Order: sequence, then structure tokens, then C-alpha cells
Amino acid sequence: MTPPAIEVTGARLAFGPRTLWSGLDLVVEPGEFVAVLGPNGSGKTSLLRVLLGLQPLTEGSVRLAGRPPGRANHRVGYIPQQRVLDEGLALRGTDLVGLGLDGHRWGPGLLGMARRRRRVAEALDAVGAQSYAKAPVGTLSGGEQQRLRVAQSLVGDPEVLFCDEPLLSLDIAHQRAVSELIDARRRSANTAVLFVTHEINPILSYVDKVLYLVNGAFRIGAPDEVMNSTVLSELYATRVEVFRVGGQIHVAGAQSALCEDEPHHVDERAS
Ligand SMILES: Nc1ncnc2c1ncn2[C@@H]1O[C@H](COP(=O)(O)OP(=O)(O)OP(=O)(O)O)[C@@H](O)[C@H]1O
Repeated sequence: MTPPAIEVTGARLAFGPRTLWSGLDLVVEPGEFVAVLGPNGSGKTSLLRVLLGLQPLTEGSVRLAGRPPGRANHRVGYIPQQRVLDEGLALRGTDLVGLGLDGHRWGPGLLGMARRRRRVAEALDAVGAQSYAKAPVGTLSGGEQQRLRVAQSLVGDPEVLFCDEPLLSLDIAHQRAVSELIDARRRSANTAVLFVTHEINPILSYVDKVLYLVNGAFRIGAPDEVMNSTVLSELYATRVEVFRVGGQIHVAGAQSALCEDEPHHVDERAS
């Protein structure tokens, strides 16, 4: 039997006296698309760091495809939280995407080089970035840079893809394009996707499961099971209203804690 792509069991993560979450059990099967939601500081990025093998758990265990994370033989793709790249950065798109192959063994000599070049070209093609792949990345728009980051995360043929707010600073058209690319990848290659976001609507049609973290509490389930007034009011310990309008989910109430209706995350880091 194929082991789950991600298996988190009895996990607790604490920094000093502060526990971010505890008793966390999460199973993500190959090809599943899981959204991780929650207010600032609820431990979403920390969970990705645990899964990447960069942050040890305080308690519990994590397995990727049945093995502890951080092993060289795991094929993991990662789209880190976006920072707009320095304008003076001379690195080209092809170089940036090629970095996603570091650690892969292509064999020495010309054959290895040729295979590597072909993989990079295929990844650039898949995100429609060939036309600007030779330009210095610092001169590209935020949306173009983000497509390159997606290509970089996919070039190593990942079994698991970790995405940390990959839609930040993108306009709606690019949000859609990037979400579609990630969805297409999990459908074509059965890649499990863990997608950290403040904004579920752009990915709602792709999401199989939601993990919603708030102040140490969490809920896991299908979007309708989690994104409703009863569950979110319980999680936030205050009255929260969830409306479904035109196939979208809108959350109202507890404004200081909720981010779904706040525009800051759309444009705060726009280039
Ligand atoms: N290595 C660390 N040592 C101490 N505290 C940390 C460490 N890493 C993260 N934290 C704290 O843990 C909390 C959760 O951080 P994390 O980045 O995981 O939250 P997040 O849900 O991703 O937030 P955001 O939505 O703002 O990105 C924060 O208060 C952060 O300061």
C-alpha cells in the first residue's frame, strides 16, 4: 500500500512557553490538495518548516511518503513566501529554475548538462515563462517572478508540493494562472499539495481539505465542514459569520483576527 504523502501524528510545536498547536493529526494522500488557513502567527509557516525538516517538533512525528522529512531522496517542491527580488539581481529565470534541480543527480558531463537543460526548459514551458526566461529576474514583474518560482518548485518532479502564500502580490488573472498550474500538477503527477493562504476563494474549487489554525486550536475537514459560522465561531471563540456568495466564501466578524476580508495581503508586497 502506498503510504500517505504527508502524515502528521500527535504533533505539538512550542516556542518557549507558547504552544502554536498540539494534538495535530493530518493525513494527506498523494494528489490531495489541502489549504492551510489561519490568522497571522497561528503557525502555518512553522508547520511547513516542520514538514521540510527545518524545524523539529516538540512532540509527535511527521512522515513524508513514509519517511522522516528532510531526506535527500524525498522529491519535495517548495514555493517560499514571496519576496520581490532585488532589481539589480543578475540571475536569469533559467538559473533560478535550475536551482530547483540542486541535489538531483544528473550524472557528470554533457549528458547530465543536456538533461538538466531540458528539464529546465520543460518547467519554463509549463508555466508559460519561456519568453522572459533569459531576462535578469530582478527586472521582471511580481507575477512573472512568481511563475518562475512555481517552475522552480516543479522542476524536480515533486511528490509533495509546499506552497507558502504563493498568490501574494499577484493580480486576479495571475492568481488564477498560478493556482491552475499547481492544480494541474497534482492532477497530472498525483502530487500532494499543502497550500498556505489567507485567501481560500482563489483556490476553493481545487481544495479537498482545509486545515484551519487559530490560537492553538484547529479544525480539519472538507471546506464546507470547516468554513461555516459554527466551526469558525468555535475556533475564534467569538461570533463569526460565514457567507457563501456566488461560489465564494466570505467571513465576517472578529476583524482583528480574521484576514479573509482584509485587502492588505493582496497588495502589501506588490511590486
Ligand atoms: N524559531 C522560532 N522561535 C521562536 N518563535 C518562533 C520561531 N518561529 C516562529 N515563531 C513564532 O511562532 C509564531 C507563528 O509563526 P508562523 O510564521 O508559523 O505563523 P504564520 O501562521 O505563518 O503567520 P503569517 O500568517 O503571519 O505568515 C509567530 O509568533 C512567530 O514569531
